Amino acid sequence: MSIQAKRHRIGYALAPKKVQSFIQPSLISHASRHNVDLIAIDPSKSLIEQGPFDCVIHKLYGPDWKLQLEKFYLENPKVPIIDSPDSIERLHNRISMLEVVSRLNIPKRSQVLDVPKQVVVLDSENLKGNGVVGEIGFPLVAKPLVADGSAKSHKMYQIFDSEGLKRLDAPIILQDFVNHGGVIFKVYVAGDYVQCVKRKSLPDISQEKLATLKGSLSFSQISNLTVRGNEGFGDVVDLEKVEMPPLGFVEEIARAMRRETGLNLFNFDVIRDAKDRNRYLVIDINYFPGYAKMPNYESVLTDFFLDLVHNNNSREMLTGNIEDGEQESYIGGLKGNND
Ligand SMILES: O=P(O)(O)O[C@@H]1[C@@H](OP(=O)(O)O)[C@H](OP(=O)(O)O)[C@H](O)[C@H](OP(=O)(O)O)[C@H]1OP(=O)(O)O
Ligand SMILES: Nc1ncnc2c1ncn2[C@@H]1O[C@H](COP(=O)(O)OP(=O)(O)O)[C@@H](O)[C@H]1O
Ligand SMILES: [Mg+2]
Ligand SMILES: [Mg+2]
Repeated sequence: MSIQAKRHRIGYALAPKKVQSFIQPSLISHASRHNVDLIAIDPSKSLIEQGPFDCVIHKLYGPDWKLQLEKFYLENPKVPIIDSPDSIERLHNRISMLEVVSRLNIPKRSQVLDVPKQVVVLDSENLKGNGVVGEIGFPLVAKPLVADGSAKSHKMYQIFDSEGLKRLDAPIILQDFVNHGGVIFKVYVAGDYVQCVKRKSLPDISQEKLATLKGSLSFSQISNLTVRGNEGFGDVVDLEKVEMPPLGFVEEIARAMRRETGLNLFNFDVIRDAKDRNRYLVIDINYFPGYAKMPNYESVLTDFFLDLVHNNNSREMLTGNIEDGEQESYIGGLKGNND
């Protein structure tokens, strides 16, 4: 008689585009070989009736979905929901997103962590003069305040002068454009796991170059473009020659961000100041990013699922910074310390 190993059911609720990119055959088969079954959740049907699940992962928004998760949690308080909608929501606004960084508690070391100077403009009238730019100065990057995953929320502008401000619509963030050698570092986090990769970015703008630039230039998801795709933005760097940030530093940031946000699945974009190689700036934090682009994503994510189902009692992992004595809960109560 053969003894069958217990199989673990991970329910996933994702938009069709995300299913296509994340639920690759290679992930399904790797997970399956490790007794993990990935089960599609139909958000238009009752979540409770689609179970049982050992864990639910999701990247869907809106009050209906939130209500489904709350009901599911009340019936299944022991099943981890990755992650809490309230914690995720904090990343949907580019001001509250970067406030996370200023709250991080990172041991002192030679590398310094910062965020670019930025202002939020809530009224388009204020974009008519350049008074709003204040000490940020030009060039700057204009980003939609909302970062909800829509194509619109990724549409950005490099602004070279006050003329360039006029085409913008509020609510928008004006952020210091920091020269960073044309490379960003994307740090992927999946529970305890941290991986940093290099991607190409916007090239530096010298003061001489700035004098020749007028108005603005729009761009979107520059790090996903092909090498030929960022023509018009200047030289392409040789990524292979670029030195990575110290891994220990990146891991400390990731750990601190997990504690601060209570999130398990996210990545963040870091740039290194071209004027000071010890100064790093976080410019973006994304919930449940495109993990399939990360080397070994199949084993990283499968290990994460196995950790979840095996260490269901691992309070540190799931509840981040919940204080002792507080009720353990995976949803609603799991908010990070953004009070
Ligand atoms: O689609 P992908 O694979 O490029 O992943 C996107 C991410 O790319 P990355 O893994 O960081 O290179 C992307 O990261 P960036 O914003 O490009 O830094 C976002 O996480 C995006 O999600 P959303 O549209 O902001 O909700 C992610 O898109 P979704 O598929 O989650 O919508
Ligand atoms: N403050 C900045 N200074 C220089 N480049 C920036 C800055 N902010 C963003 N970028 C560039 O713009 C890209 C998109 O900005 P980001 O905030 O990551 O938006 P998204 O959420 O669409 O990825 C970054 O990957 C980087 O190349
Ligand atoms: Mg980004
Ligand atoms: Mg983003």
